Amino acid sequence: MQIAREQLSEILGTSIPDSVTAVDAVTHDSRAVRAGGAFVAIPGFTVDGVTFVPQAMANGASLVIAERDVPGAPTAVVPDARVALADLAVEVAGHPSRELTVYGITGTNGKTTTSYVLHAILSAAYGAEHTGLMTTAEIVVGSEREAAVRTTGEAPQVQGNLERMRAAGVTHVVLETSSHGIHLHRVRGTRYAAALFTNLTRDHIDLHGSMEDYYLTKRRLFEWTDGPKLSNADDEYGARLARDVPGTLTFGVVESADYRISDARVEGAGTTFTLRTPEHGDLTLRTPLLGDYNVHNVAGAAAIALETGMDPDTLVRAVAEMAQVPGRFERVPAAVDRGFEVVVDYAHTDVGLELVLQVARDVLAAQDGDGRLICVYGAAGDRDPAKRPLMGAVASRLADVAIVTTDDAYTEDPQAIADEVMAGADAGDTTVVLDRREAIRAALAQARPGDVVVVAGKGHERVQHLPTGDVDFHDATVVTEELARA
Ligand SMILES: CC(=O)N[C@H]1[C@@H](OP(=O)(O)OP(=O)(O)OC[C@H]2O[C@@H](n3ccc(=O)[nH]c3=O)[C@H](O)[C@@H]2O)O[C@H](CO)[C@@H](O)[C@@H]1O[C@H](C)C(=O)N[C@@H](C)C(=O)N[C@H](CCC(=O)O)C(=O)O
Ligand SMILES: Nc1ncnc2c1ncn2[C@@H]1O[C@H](COP(=O)(O)OP(=O)(O)OP(=O)(O)O)[C@@H](O)[C@H]1O
Repeated sequence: MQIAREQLSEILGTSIPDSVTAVDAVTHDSRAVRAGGAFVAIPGFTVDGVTFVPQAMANGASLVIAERDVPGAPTAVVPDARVALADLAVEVAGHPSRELTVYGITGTNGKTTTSYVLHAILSAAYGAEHTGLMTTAEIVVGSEREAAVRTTGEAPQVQGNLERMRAAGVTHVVLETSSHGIHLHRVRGTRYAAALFTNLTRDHIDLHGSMEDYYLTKRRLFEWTDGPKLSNADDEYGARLARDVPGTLTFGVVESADYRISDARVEGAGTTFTLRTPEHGDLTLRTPLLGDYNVHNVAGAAAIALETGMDPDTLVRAVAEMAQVPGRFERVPAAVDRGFEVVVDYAHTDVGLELVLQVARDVLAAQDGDGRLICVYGAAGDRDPAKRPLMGAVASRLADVAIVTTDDAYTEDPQAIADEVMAGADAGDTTVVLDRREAIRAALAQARPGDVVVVAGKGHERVQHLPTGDVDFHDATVVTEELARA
């Protein structure tokens, strides 16, 4: 949408140089500027966006928006460039969220999974072509799916995707909303129809400074939302949120929860539990998802769907029939015919690995047989080397057979990373197979009926970063290919 000079001045609250008549696009990235668009120079964490003004001008920027005057460029000076970026992005996109029902999902863990569950429920109710999803893993517009770059993109991406959805006839959108997204104004100006909080644990303190600030940042989403608000009563901060923001309902196992979870159990190839609801009595929900935490994720998504008017029968059916969540304890269908399970999971820290292997152990325990746990994993390069031996120790403790392989090694030598992992592992049950495909092949070759194979580290990702360059690699696809070859 074209924004004329007077309107620009009003939106940005500042004067606009005489040479500018209108802009029809806005970006914070000089490389993405096109003729007639505005470039917002963000003082970044690493570099000042003003550095890129010459490139933006060379690409045809008609206006520069910055926190100080940039000599030689038509500049609008604003107090906060990120706020200006968001305000202008919303206008350029034509306020798409006003015509959409946007569900915001926030919290430290479980955002992506909860978003997928809710998206499945909304798709069952309103038709897949009328639903949209923006998550860490994917952006889904009706039947089109594409890989995501960020959990919550910068404002032009968020607004651009909402506008794309609106134009494609989407009516209901799930927007995974990170604390970075809120803090850095990436979702500013978005009208949220409903909001859900999963939990809050120590994370991103580098950005927020303290847990208190981290919490208050997440809470802002609830202050913006007029419609239904749901929070996890079993989480300390979730319970506080429900006290702090009037009208917030809760879900959880505690007796006082408005949507109360009980009787959760692993059953067949999934999990079953009872959800006591304020208006529809007790619902029995069966989900193909495994893991205790997924009971909360499904319960939260179900509660917010009911609060926004979902029919309970549609909800129960949608939850039972939903597809796997990409890279979150994702069970590869091709393995089921062989009588064993192969699970792909994004766990890439010792804590994450422990959690996923424990869920796999619970699955084996529920089978009550002599199935073994086989784990393929590795540690990333160029970051956090301290976790490497810890990952080795966790895998040796919980898996019966472990294969150390290459994750995203970036610039580091994969053998050197594997050696550090092996320093914590038990050499008796662990082998090293550096080539990731060969490691998966070796694990599948050993799998017998009743076993669970966990391929950890990369989840939904489709590229492996190696010192020799990036290669296409998607664990679930490679597992499927290797099963077909065997
Ligand atoms: C910590 C953080 O959020 N950083 C974000 C921040 O980076 P920055 O301030 O360092 O940017 P910078 O590199 O200094 O560049 C400054 C400006 O110059 C621009 N630039 C840069 C190069 C160029 O050639 N031309 C140009 O115009 C950049 O677009 C930017 O606007 O602004 C950039 C663009 O505006 C973001 O891409 C970048 O995300 C980085 C890559 C990132 O990794 N963010 C993660 C931590 C993040 O946001 N994660 C959350 C999920 C967290 C979770 O829940 O786990 C998410 O929502 O994805
Ligand atoms: N409700 C939950 N409580 C605690 N841990 C959870 C919960 N849901 C998922 N997890 C754990 O966190 C991991 C990531 O889950 P998910 O991707 O849904 O979370 P997220 O908040 O979206 O994180 P990210 O944005 O990094 O993907 C899961 O593999 C699981 O180990």
